[in-house]
Amino acid sequence: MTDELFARPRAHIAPGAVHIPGWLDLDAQRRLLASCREWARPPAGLRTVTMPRGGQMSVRTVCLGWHWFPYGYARTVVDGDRAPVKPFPDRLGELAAAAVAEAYGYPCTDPYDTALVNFYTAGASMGLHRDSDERCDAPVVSLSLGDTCVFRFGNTRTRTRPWADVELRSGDLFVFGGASRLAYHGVPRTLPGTSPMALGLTGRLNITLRASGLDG
Ligand SMILES: O=C(O)CCC(=O)C(=O)O
Ligand SMILES: [Fe+2]
Repeated sequence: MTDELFARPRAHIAPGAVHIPGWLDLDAQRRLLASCREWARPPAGLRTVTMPRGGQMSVRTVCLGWHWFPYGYARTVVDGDRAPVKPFPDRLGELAAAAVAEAYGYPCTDPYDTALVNFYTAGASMGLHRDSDERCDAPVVSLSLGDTCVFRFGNTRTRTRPWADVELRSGDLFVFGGASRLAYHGVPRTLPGTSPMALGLTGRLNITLRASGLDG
């Protein structure tokens, strides 16, 4: 747990959507951050995603296991330097399994095989969207490092209300599966300067772990 004055309780945000504050201790956060810095290096490193209509995402991204592009998965950076995507480390698969067990109280048997690492500098945001490019309904596991953000968790039908705004801080875990697997969600803003001093990260990193359901 991080050193909070008041412990933040775990919360069920919607059916199948669970927020577990302070799941990663500082050591685990540091190790993940060090790995993210390695993964961000070229080839197949951190990149800016261009959307089909030409707009650029303000968040920069690096993928492991499978390369996500709008809207699909590939084994190479088809919308970038065309390099093979970096492998998905076993350790992230173990982390995903532990996260699902923590959130739901039972294990998930689907093999996690892809990670999306999102890097938010001050002013970056992510619009409401659904994670719908996977062919597997295993829960999405989301880990946050650095600056706090407002994570907007909506409903499965529309991009409009009802939604819940949840503060995700460094070390927090958020899992969404079951009835919430295809809920709209996004990050309207981060709170620059809120990253824990001891972590040594300016900005916010989000690591999203998924089971793609794709072969080979
Ligand atoms: O940064 C976050 O917390 C959310 C990221 C996300 O929704 C995604 O990568 O699909
Ligand atoms: Fe998402």
